[in-house]
Amino acid sequence: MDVATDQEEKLPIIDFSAYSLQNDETDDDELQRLATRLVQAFSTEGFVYLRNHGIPNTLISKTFAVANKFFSLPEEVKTRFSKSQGCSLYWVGYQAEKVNPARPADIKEAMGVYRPRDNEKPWPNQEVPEFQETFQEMYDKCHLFSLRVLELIARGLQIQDIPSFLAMHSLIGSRANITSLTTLHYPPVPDHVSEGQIRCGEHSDYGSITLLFQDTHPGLEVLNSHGRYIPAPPLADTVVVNIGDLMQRWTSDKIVSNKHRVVIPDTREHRRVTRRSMAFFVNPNDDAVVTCLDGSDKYKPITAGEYVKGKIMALTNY
Ligand SMILES: O=C(O)CCC(=O)C(=O)O
Ligand SMILES: [Fe+2]
Repeated sequence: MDVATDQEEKLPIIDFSAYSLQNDETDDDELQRLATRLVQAFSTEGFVYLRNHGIPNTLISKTFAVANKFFSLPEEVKTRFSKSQGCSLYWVGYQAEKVNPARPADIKEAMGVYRPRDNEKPWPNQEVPEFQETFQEMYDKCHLFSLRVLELIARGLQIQDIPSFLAMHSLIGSRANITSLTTLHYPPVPDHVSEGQIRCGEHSDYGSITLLFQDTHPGLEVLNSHGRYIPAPPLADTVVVNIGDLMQRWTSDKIVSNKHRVVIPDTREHRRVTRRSMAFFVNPNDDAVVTCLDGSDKYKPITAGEYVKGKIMALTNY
């Protein structure tokens, strides 16, 4: 598939000030307009950039910096936090997963936090001071922001019972919900890579919605409604929000979960540097039964935990 160069093919940028986290006084008409605009964009491209989201830039930078310190730790320390250890965070080593099974392993390392306040297992606070505190703060902001986006999606779709829809996300941050704040670390691209190997293979996200923060380095591409991969470069002061597979199914394909990937940059300058991104993967509670919201039987009811965990397990089983 060729990459579009057409200037027209850009992802929508929407001003979210009407429901920014900094905004306590909301106006109903403004919210309705924003909801309609969001759903329109999610129905076609499945991806939007939101400006004026209200998550402080200083917190975003701090979380990137803390994650960076974690990624710099020796392998034997990071291994203590690998998925199999059952911690409230998880580490996935360099080239240890492929999100597109048809490609070689992704040229990346990842670390995510599921339960920022669960202290049953240790945190890397000794090795990285402020680790848990920073991830708690960022997780909380992403959590609050996601609920605002979900509420507007429900409004824009004219869902009758919005409180029940939101309640299906009520356990974010606990053992009964697998929403995660995941940091991605793409080290400099080695001189020799396998044929077809890229930084992150083509995939769609699995759950409800994803918030994505990028550093300043390009590489993300999104399959647009014309069937072409278009660049989704980092834009200062924005967050990218996209729809996941489960949300598409829930809405009987009214809003769409589009494929995306992270390619190897064209220029040597960009290949030589580490690229960082951070995703908040929002999922409904594990036991939430996802049934088509329009009352149709297009898809059979399925529990969110069964659906999403099945996809996550498949990632490293190769
Ligand atoms: O790094 C990025 O910009 C995107 C990563 C991504 O799509 C994912 O981890 O699901
Ligand atoms: Fe993704």
